Amino acid sequence: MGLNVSNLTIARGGVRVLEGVSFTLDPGHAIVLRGPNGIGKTTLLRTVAGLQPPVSGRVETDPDSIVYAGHSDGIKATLSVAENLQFWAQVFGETDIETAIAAFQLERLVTRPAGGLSAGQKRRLGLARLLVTGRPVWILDEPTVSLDAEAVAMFAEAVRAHLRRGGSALIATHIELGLPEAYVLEVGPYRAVAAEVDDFDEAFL
Ligand SMILES: Nc1ncnc2c1ncn2[C@@H]1O[C@H](COP(=O)(O)OP(=O)(O)OP(=O)(O)O)[C@@H](O)[C@H]1O
Repeated sequence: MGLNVSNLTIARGGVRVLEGVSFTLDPGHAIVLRGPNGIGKTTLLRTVAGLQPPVSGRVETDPDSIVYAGHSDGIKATLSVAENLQFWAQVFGETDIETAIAAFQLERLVTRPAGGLSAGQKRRLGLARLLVTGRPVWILDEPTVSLDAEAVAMFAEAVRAHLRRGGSALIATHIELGLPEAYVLEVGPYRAVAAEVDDFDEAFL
């Protein structure tokens, strides 16, 4: 299961940010989105994940194939690391949390309340959550924020294993992930030319 995006125009706060974006994400492949701050990468990811509607164009995919991980980790602070993963596994009808624990080296943290983890440990838990969903299409916004070099390498290996299983990934990042097999999509050329405001008055507020 992959994604097909055709001629997509997207807006944020009534302002068009990107237009005419087209790409295909096939099973077993990863695409890295690049572009300067504020160009519209988050907006594009949210639109592709079905969290907001496009202005025009199409996103073809099975919505049940997608898992989106944005800036907030979605971690339950009072639950332990293992309980967080069990919770998410249950939500997605899965049972295996051991693969996720091993992939992000969380073994020594499993009984710790998630609220007490460091920023990087929380991020590792947030990423481990992807593995317990069993979903094939990962849509990730800045997944490596707060991660040290070792954890970035863990993440890259988790993505690689996911691709080997026939999964796919669409990732917005400013850093070098160490995933040379990923296709890099520069979104700069898709910047909306006339950043049209849908509601005229809004432009002056
Ligand atoms: N409520 C809003 N009203 C108007 N513009 C907004 C609103 N929210 C965000 N924007 C603008 O929309 C544009 C696209 O934002 P987006 O978060 O998609 O960019 P990005 O490429 O992900 O940036 P970064 O690399 O900094 O994460 C930005 O210029 C931002 O300032």
